[in-house]
Amino acid sequence: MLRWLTAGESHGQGLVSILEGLPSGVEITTEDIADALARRRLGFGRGARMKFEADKVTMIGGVRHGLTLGSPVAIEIANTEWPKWETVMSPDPVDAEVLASQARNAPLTRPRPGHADLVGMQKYRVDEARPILERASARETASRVALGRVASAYLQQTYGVSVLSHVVELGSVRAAYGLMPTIDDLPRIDEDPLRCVDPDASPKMVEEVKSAQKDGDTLGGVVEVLVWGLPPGLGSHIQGDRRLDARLAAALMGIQAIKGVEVGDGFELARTRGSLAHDEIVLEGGGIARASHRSGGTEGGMSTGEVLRVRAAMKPISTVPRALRTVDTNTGEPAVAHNQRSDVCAVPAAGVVAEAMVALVLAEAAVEKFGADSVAEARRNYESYLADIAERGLKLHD
Ligand SMILES: Cc1cc2nc3c(=O)[nH]c(=O)nc-3n(C[C@H](O)[C@H](O)[C@H](O)COP(=O)(O)O)c2cc1C
Ligand SMILES: C=C(O[C@@H]1CC(C(=O)O)=C[C@@H](OP(=O)(O)O)[C@H]1O)C(=O)O
Repeated sequence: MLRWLTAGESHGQGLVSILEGLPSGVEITTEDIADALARRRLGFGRGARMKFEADKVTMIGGVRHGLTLGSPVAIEIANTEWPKWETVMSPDPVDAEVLASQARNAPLTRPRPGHADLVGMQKYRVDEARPILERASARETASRVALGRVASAYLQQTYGVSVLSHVVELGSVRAAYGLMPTIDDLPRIDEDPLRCVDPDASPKMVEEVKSAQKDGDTLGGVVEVLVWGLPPGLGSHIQGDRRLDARLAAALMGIQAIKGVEVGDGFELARTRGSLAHDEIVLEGGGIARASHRSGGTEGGMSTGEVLRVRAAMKPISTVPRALRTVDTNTGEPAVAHNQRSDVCAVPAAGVVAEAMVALVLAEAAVEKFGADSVAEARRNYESYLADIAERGLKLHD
């Protein structure tokens, strides 16, 4: 069993995350995690905070001399902005006069439509949005990316699995790309600020972000996560909550601002006749292959062994500079929503977070199937499973 948990507020001292259930022997370093976090900060359209704040990573437990121990992996990411917020976010009581003197502590009583502000104030019985937005903020996604990096290391080193995302839509711009990009087709985030596989669409996306920014507006988009090298049979058809597609959808929908998920051709399949909707089974490349890739690499809630393909749709950032109508909960009067510095568009970053969530779900499913005491044992189990499939005449193509 693999499980994970994150804690920490956006302007608190830092974020803490724990991943329990990985085998011993996964190679991982602080630098690997720092690099993954750096990828999340890139991408055109992010706000000022991404430029001046650094993610300071410390591995607190579960790793020794660059190898996991099989014990819970605990990672701390310090918020380097903390000194500015120490009083406002102090865990211990602060004198009311000191608090009142802090401009940063001004009560946020004009909740933003689209963020957690209003419903959080109703539910948690607080009179302003600060106690809500601090945890609703996508700052928390740094923790998920750190955990996802560890999960990816396990997948890569044990089974040769690679996970990568790209931006397929941003605002009204759509990327055109072939049926299935290979891992080498996808641009690295330091090569293309939008991580878009279509070199014609990428500059248009940049222009779209610039134009939204000029208009005091924000944007959303769609990211696609691709996974190469999966074995068949992760997940199961036997119960809804064990289905791999269901688990991937839940994990992606659990990312702040994600409002839709598609597996493979998703909604498009619903508009297609059956004769054109499925991936015919053919003999090719020394084994069983598929004539197309519409299913996105799952059938019956299990990985098929083909490339896994899932998409997530992100709504536009809800802190809209051209502020939206709201009600001031202090005066009861109509007002405009509070609006501080913010991202114009965080779609490429959401892609990096989506990779992390997909890696965590796949690692969880792999641990279930192949066991999790050591990498060597999991790999033996995996190899003997593949050998058995081959012996039974069901080998997949090379
Ligand atoms: C990587 C990332 C960065 C985000 N940055 C911002 C931001 O700067 N400002 C903002 O208002 N919302 C931002 N969001 C979106 C909010 O976190 C999200 O709108 C909020 O949680 C409410 O969305 P929900 O209804 O899906 O929970 C970001 C989301 C992600 C995934
Ligand atoms: C801090 C991060 O993202 C934040 C997510 C976020 C939100 O409302 O979700 C709002 C912004 O924070 P602030 O209001 O402090 O500028 C983003 O910068 C991050 O991704 O590390």
